[in-house]
Amino acid sequence: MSLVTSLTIIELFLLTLASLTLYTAHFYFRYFTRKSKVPGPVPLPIFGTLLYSYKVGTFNFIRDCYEKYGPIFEIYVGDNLITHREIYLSKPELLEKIFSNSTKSNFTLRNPSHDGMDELGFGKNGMVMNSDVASWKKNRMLSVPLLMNPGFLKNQVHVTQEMFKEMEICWKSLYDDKILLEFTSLMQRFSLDLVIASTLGKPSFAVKSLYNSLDGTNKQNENSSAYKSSQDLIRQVHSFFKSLLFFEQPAWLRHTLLLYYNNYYLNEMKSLNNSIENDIKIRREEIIMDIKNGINVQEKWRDIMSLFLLKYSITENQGKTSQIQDFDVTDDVIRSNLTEVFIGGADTTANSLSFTIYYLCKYPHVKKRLFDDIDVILSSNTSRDVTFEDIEKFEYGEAVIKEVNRMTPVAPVIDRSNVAEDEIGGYSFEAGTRFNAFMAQIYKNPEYFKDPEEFNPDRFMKGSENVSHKYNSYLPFGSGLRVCPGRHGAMIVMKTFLMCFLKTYDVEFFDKNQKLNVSFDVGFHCDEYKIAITRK
Ligand code: HEM
Repeated sequence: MSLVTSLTIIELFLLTLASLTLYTAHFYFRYFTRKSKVPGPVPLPIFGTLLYSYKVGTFNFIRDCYEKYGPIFEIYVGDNLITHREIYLSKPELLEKIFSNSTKSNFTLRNPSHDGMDELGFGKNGMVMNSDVASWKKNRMLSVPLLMNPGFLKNQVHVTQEMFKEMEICWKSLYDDKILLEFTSLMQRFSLDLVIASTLGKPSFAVKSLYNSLDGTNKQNENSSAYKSSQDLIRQVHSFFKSLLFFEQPAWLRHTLLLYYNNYYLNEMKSLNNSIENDIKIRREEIIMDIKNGINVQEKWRDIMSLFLLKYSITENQGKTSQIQDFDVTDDVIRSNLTEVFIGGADTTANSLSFTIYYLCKYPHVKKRLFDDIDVILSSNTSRDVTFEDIEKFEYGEAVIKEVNRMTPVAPVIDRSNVAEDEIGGYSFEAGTRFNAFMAQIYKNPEYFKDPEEFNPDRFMKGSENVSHKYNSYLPFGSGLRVCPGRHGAMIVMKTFLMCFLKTYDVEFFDKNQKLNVSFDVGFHCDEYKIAITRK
């Protein structure tokens, strides 16, 4: 008979009570004797400071902590039974080390190593979640030149514009003069189509399938194998997004009570990996065939997958992987870097655009100025295609996007962790401490932005005195060694979208009292809202 079954209920109860008491004593002993006593609310065992945010919401709780404890404070986040502390930094001066560009910096990690990310296949691969510094550096070396490639960036104008035109066809088939749209979920689909096209160089039908469900516009496509495999891909990418949060849970929970979901997500991930690796093999063959036929492959293939193959994989010994500084650029490596773009690019772009259109409906004078600017840039010929040169001239459009990202940043906090003990703000922190740059708080601080609650895109126009010139005070794409490698592409895509949209359409709230509803997990998400658009 096992020890547990031979115990009476009272003995079991006493044993549990004793364990909890010991755990609590140990928890508070560690808490009160911790090395650097950063101010912050006293945590509870097991739950950390999680329960304090229950009523007000996580973001308001963090903001209240800033008000109460000042620019450096700590909270305890419960990874269920294991609590860890997170240090919030809310002054540009405190961010110098974590956003340092020095290769000797101790702040090269986003998060310390986590078994969930390892199980999902991201802990030692790619960039965003990679907690193996040597491997992360090599992956950055591979990906950054491609994401910054001028040909790729220029082509983003074309890809975005073509995608916009396809969406317009769906609109035309459904409505006549006034078009009603639930904008946020449309932008989620639009960004997914865009990110799949830019990464894999193939169509997906997330926007079209939305309209199919409304009126059957493209029903004939539904039976095609491209449509079906696109629907699978879209589902797998969605599961992948959800699994990123799910795999933050501790292994003991995922492998017991949540085992069904654990296996479901792993299977979906495996299917996504297989599908992308299959695409890589097919594309390699296509490119090799094009080279043999004397086709200019640099002109023809502009998506990131093809750029990877052309730069690192297809050599004179066609089909063999090349060596980059002792790093085998295998299909596995290419695939994990492509998936990064889904994580980094889809949700961020969708939310940023949803927030932008919200602010334009709310501030018609800003919208009017954008209409006028676009008219000047296109010399009143709004039926012609938008070019890369037009996008470069669209300074006010960029200022609007920047101001939107200051008012409601897609990345209100940016996380980092240290590989070795280091000091910040007079406190010493052991390796593996988690830090959050609290950018949303800095953006609303009058010390850095004059009249911070005022929506004023002019503050981002060249020469404006309104913009903060304080180093590290405005970082919508992060900074330092882990700065967003998709930042130029993202800005081009968003400006192109704005120009394509506003050159043809006027946009207003469906409900003129529409509030901006925002939810917060790792970033700010724009909740659903309806707009009405009319041809100008
Ligand atoms: C509005 C759009 C976007 C915003 C606001 C945004 C913002 C950010 C931020 C704040 C970070 C963290 C930077 C840091 O830790 O210092 C980041 C990282 C990253 N972003 Fe973006 N991003 C956007 C679009 C994109 C796009 C389109 C791509 C890909 C083409 C992308 C790929 C990545 C990757 C791979 C990382 C991780 C870099 C690393 O850890 O080394 N992002 N992004």
